[in-house]
Amino acid sequence: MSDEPIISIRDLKNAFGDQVVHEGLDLDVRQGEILGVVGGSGTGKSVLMRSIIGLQEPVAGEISILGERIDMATAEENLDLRRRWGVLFQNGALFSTLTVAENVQVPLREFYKYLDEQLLNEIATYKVVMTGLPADAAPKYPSELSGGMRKRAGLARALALDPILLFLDEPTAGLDPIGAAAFDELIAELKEALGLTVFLITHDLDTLYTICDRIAVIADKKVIATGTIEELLATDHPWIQEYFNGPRGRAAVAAQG
Ligand SMILES: Nc1ncnc2c1ncn2[C@@H]1O[C@H](COP(=O)(O)OP(=O)(O)OP(=O)(O)O)[C@@H](O)[C@H]1O
Repeated sequence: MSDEPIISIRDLKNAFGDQVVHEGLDLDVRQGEILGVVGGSGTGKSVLMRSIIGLQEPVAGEISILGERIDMATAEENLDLRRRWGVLFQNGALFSTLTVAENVQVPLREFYKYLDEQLLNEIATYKVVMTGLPADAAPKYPSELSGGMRKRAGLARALALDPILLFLDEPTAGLDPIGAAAFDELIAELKEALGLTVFLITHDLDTLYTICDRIAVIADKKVIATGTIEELLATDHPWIQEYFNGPRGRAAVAAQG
C-alpha cells in the first residue's frame, strides 16, 4: 500500500439551494486501500461519491484523481479518468431490460467501440464468473436473480473496464448476514487480486471491521476523522463513540473473535 493519495479532496463544498451538505471537506484516499466511508443518514456520503465521479458539480473546492484536477481536465482527460474507475450504486442500478452479460457490456461498448460480439461476450462471462456468479447467470435478466446475485452482477459491470478504483455505495445493504459476509470477502479478494483501491460507503459495522484498512467519518458537513478503528476509538467525538462503542459496534467486535 502506498501513501500517495489516489484521490485528494480539499475544501469541498456541496449544496442544494440553501441546503449545504459539505463545507470545508478534506479527504485523501490512499492507493491500494479499502477506505470505509461512514456517517449518519443524510450526511452526504453518496453526494461525496457523486462529486468525485463527476455526477455532482461542487460549489467550491478541489478534487484530484491520480494527480489530475477533475474540474480542470479536458473532455478527453475526463473520459480517460472515467475509464479508470468502476461504480456500484446503492440500488445496484442494473438495466432491467438487459441480461447480466449485456449490462456488463454497456461500459465496454461505450469505451471500446471496435470490440466484436464474440469478444464482448467472452469478457462479460469472464467478469460474471470473477464475481462468483455461475456462468449461466450471464444470459439471465436481473429479475431472475436473487438480491445477492444482482449485487454481484452490478460488481461485474463495475469491473468491466478493468478499473483501478472501485466505488461501492452500501454494497451489503439488503443482504442477509451470510450473503453480506461473502460479499465482503469477495471485495477483499478482488482488491488483492486486481490491485484495486476501494471507496466504500457503508453502514455495516462488520464490513468496517472485516475489510476496511481505514475509515473516514462524515459529520458536521466534513470529514471529522480518518484512521483505523483503533485510531477512531481514541477520539472523543460523540458520534464516533456512539457508533463504534454502541451495542452494534460491540457486537461487531465480538464477531471478530
Ligand atoms: N439531487 C439532489 N437534490 C437535492 N438534494 C439532494 C440531492 N441529492 C442529495 N440530496 C440531499 O443531500 C443530503 C445528503 O444526501 P446523501 O444521499 O449523500 O446522504 P447519505 O449520507 O448518502 O445518506 P444515506 O446514508 O441515508 O444513504 C440529503 O439531505 C439529501 O436529501
